[in-house]
Amino acid sequence: MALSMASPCGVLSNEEDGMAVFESTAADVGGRLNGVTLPELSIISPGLEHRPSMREKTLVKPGVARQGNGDEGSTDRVRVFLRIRPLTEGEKERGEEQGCVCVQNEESLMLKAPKDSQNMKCAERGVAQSVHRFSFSRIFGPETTQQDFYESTMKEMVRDVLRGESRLLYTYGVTNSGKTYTVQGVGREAGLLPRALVSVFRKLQGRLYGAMDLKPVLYQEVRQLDAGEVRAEEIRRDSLLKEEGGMTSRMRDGTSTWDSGIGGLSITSHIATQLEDSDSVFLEPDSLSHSGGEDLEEGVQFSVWVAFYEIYNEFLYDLLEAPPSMQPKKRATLRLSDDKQGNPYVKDLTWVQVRSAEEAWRVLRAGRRNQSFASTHLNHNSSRSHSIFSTRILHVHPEADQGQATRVSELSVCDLAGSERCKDQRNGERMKEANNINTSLHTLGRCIAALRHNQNNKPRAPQVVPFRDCKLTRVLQGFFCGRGRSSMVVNINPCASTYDETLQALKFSAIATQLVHGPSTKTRVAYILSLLREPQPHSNDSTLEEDEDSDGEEGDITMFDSDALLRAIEVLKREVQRQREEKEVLEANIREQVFSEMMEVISGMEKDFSQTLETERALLEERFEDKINNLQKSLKRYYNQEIEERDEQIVALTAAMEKRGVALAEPAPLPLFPPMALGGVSEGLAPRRSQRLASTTTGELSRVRAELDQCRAELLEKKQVLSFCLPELRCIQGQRTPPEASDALTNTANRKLVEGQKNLRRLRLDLQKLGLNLQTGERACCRNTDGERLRHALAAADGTLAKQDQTLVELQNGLLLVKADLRRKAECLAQMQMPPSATPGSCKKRGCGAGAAAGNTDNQPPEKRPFFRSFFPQRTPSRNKQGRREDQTTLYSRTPPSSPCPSGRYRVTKC
Ligand SMILES: Nc1ncnc2c1ncn2[C@@H]1O[C@H](COP(=O)(O)OP(=O)(O)OP(=O)(O)O)[C@@H](O)[C@H]1O
Repeated sequence: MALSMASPCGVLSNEEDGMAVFESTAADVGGRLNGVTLPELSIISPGLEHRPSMREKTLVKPGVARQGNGDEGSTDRVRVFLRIRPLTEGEKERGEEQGCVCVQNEESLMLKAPKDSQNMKCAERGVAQSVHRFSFSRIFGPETTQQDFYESTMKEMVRDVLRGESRLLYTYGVTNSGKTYTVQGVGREAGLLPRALVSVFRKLQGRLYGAMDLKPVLYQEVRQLDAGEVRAEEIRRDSLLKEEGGMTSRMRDGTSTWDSGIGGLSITSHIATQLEDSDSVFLEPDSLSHSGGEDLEEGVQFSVWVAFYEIYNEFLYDLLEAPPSMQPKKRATLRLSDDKQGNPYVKDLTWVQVRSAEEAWRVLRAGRRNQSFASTHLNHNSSRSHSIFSTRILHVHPEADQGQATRVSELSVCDLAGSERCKDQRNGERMKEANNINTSLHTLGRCIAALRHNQNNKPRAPQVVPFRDCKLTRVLQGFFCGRGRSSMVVNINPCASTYDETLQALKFSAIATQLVHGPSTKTRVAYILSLLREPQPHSNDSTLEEDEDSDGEEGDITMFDSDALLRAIEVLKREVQRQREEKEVLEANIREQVFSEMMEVISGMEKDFSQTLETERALLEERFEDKINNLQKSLKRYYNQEIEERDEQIVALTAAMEKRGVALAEPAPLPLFPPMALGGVSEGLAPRRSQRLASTTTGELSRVRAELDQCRAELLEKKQVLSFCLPELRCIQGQRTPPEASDALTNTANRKLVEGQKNLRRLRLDLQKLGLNLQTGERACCRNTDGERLRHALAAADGTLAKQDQTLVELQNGLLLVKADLRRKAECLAQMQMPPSATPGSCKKRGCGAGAAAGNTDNQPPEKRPFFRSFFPQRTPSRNKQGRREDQTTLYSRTPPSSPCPSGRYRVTKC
């Protein structure tokens, strides 16, 4: 039971053997099967006949463009032929014959995926079909001869070209599938091109235009050459043919190789040998017997010009530019230009006039020597470029005005390079070539798909045909846009190993079979007729009737009367206007689409950028936070360590001071930074910079600290002395009221005492300040930030100490005065207490005699001794050998400021 399920991209049906078959159908790119997206580009249904639109029906009358084989119903379709090459013995031995290509009938082909193919793997996963059916205009099996193939494909095209039409035949297929074999042939098996050339010249026998003064230029125009240009053309042709002939004879000797000048490709002698084999075009005697020139227009002569160029890595190269031996290593590239009507043409392309098939073949061979071939893993002689051989035929009316009566028709044969998997290429250059080949073939596919879309959806949502996306499609554009017709030959090989590529090629070609030709130049008459037939608001019915009856499609435009032509012009104007508006709408739509797409892309990019920025910012923040934390930690650790070291040093110094400083007996200088106190810096190792810096400041500090301690001790002592003195003085004051004469002295002593007390208070305050300064200095030292500040602090501390020293000196002076005063008072008291009879020597009990006054302390009671001694605890004057008074100094005494003693009698010792 036939189970057929229409899908957007194909038809599934059950074959006799119950296997699901995927019939390729016309569908857009990325069609879906059972909800699964299939990778097909666009494919066709053989069962779906093309339904011509109303417009097509009106434009072309049945039979106008009918071509070859009488295949009714498909006359306007682009013809796509399939040719299957036979397997070689080597391929058979490698097990390439797995029956994956089955010809069902003349038009239908079935592909069954071999077990190791990618397609089979996809089928097993349920995302693709393993069996595909394709249909073509005609399928040619491996047994087809070159002659048969020519008869069925190109013969018709040659006839059309001689009638004034333009035709293109291009071969498409994977590499090593027989494209070049089909176009050029090998040895006695001449291909389509030599056969076509022979056919052309046979038909043109006796009708050739002998002069060389008309030359094809631009897209399809003719230029009249002057005598000089004609001469130049002749020289060029002769040298090309001569060089080619010479090359051929050298080739017969066998060993030459030469560089093609591109990418180091070498054309090796085996290719030359191959060309040698096809030196002559071998044609069966009767193959073109019935192709006479009876179809040719009366009175017209023909001039045949040929050109040969290739598209290699997206560059155009003239293969006839110069004879191979004269070529520079690096060939010049050709440019593509547009003529005034916007038709693309190859600028500065070499066109050579040929007068026979033999000459044309020799030109072809000369060009072939420049072509880019290389050995690949699949084909030892693989075409690495798309090559195009163009034959332009000038239809010359000798009697008419030159230029006006000359028409140009063209037959182009394009041997496309084979599509292939880039990953199979191990050589970088081959990979690049494969990439370019695949890209241009893909663009060709897109153009064909867009054309088909526009033909099927006219005029709702037309697509832009991307002809401009690559050189190949630009060169071939005219043949797809109504200025000619194209036929496609799909070559496949039945090897199982290239099944997946073959499947893709067939899918691509399947789209082309759906294409409909646009109105050709020849059908202009029919087109005008169809325009006149369209219901016109002010049309003349009788004229229309007349036109409809007339079979004018094949006639000349002069068959119309002027009214009809004027009406046609009106219609054409309206048509132009309509098309212009259509194009404007299309352009606006495209602009809008492009704009919105661009905006989407830009906003997407913006979003991406902002996200990236955000992420980067967060990352940077995190990184820098980490760095700051690390820095903080290490600084904290460093300063803690430093503080600990300082503390240790202070403790050590304090201990050392306690041990040594108190004794006051010429202590040995303390080691300021014993090795162990320097944060564990071991002996022999240089101290750190901070430690060196600290050592200087700490030395200073220690000195200041020591001096401070010394001052403190002195002050303490003096305080004790004072506290000891004061009650005694008060007691003395309370016991006796001194005589009037002594009041002044007592008052002076009191005042001095008060001053001394004041001085003491000031001293205490100064000490506090000094302590603060020291702390500041220590802190500054610990932070290790500002040595200058520390020096200032130390200088300030020095100043304070100097002041204190001065105060001390004053205090001492004051005390000495008090002492002297007290002594006088004591004498006074003694005198007052002594009875008039008493002698000065009897005052022993009190110890206030003259001896005491003389300072003999030995006679004083023991408890009084500290009182007097305490005034000069470390400065007991002694006499030197000369009897001069000398002050004893201690190590810790400081030099007071050099101010004179207030009294002038006492001097503080300087050390
Ligand atoms: N119909 C055929 N009959 C016999 N031999 C064939 C046929 N088609 C191709 N061959 C042979 O197959 C080989 C490959 O063919 P060819 O070089 O034409 O492939 P190609 O498609 O042009 O490859 P490429 O794209 O790599 O240039 C050649 O040796 C050719 O002679």
